Amino acid sequence: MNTLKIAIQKSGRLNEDSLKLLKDCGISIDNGIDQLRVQARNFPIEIFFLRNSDIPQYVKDGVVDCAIIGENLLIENEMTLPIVQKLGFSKCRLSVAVSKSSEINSIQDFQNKKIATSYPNTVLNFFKSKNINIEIHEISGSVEIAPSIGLSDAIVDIVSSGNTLFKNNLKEFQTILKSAAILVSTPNLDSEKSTILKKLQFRIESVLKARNSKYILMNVPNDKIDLISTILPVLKSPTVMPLAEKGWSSVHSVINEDKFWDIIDELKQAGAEGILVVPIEKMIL
Ligand SMILES: Nc1ncnc2c1ncn2[C@@H]1O[C@H](COP(=O)(O)OP(=O)(O)OP(=O)(O)O)[C@@H](O)[C@H]1O
Ligand SMILES: O=P(O)(O)OC[C@H]1O[C@H](OP(=O)(O)OP(=O)(O)O)[C@H](O)[C@@H]1O
Ligand SMILES: [Mg+2]
Repeated sequence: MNTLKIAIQKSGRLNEDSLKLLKDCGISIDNGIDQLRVQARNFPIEIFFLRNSDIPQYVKDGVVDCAIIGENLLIENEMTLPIVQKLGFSKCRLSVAVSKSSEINSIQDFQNKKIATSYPNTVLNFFKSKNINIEIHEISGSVEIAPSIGLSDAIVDIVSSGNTLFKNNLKEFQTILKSAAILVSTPNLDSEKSTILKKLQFRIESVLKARNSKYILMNVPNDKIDLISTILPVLKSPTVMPLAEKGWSSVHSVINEDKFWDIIDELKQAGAEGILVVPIEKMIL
């Protein structure tokens, strides 16, 4: 049978979450240390462990069929590969930052300034769109150190918690783009590989939906069931089962992680008691 080749980052920010996602999809991989290519034991997929920056070109050239990368990398490489799925992890932003004591206060102040970055195309396009001429100093890592050692007037780099900026006496000036991990593919997959990719996508969707949802159980006085039901954003309608104690029921439903605490507060106010919240492993709708 045909095998789908997927590239993931060998080491770095995306490696662990990408492997976890495949594992949560029920795909077993026995990857020994330094093994760069591994066939999954129970799914027709072969995993290639590559440098993040090399991955888009491998996908474009069809050396691999699909890959997990940060969306920012696709933008930097100006590639229009099909985005199969947004994966939700590795959320970050690409931002312009300047020294806390910098005299740069407006976008015009960047005129003819030197900017250190690992993402030269994105930076050039951003300042070009503002009609501002800048000089790029390209470095592949530890970008935040550049202003303090006199290499540049400002930087553009990935920001997540903001800790690295803070520790290097920098302040965020402006966000250029937001990014998260995505699954991309080559444009022309044969039908057998497309079928495998669809199967993988189906599994990923159920894993991601489950990660974002919680199963909730609570005890409710029977005269409050209708009110409680209006608070629960249910898949169909909540499951209601009678308790041994007369006049009470157990109500079960699924709620979205984002709205979690608001809904819990509303449920308590509406008379729900003994609320239990449990994780969901997979969610197939
Ligand atoms: N601090 C962060 N928080 C969240 N996501 C991040 C962070 N830093 C980077 N990323 C995301 O992870 C991707 C990989 O970043 P990482 O720094 O691990 O690799 P790299 O140094 O760019 O590449 P290589 O694998 O070629 O060494 C980035 O393109 C970005 O999308
Ligand atoms: O806002 P924060 O949470 O501090 O994250 C931002 C830092 O994370 C990334 O570097 P990484 O740690 O991946 O190191 P690298 O330079 O080796 O890629 C990025 O290049 C920033 O330096
Ligand atoms: Mg990095």
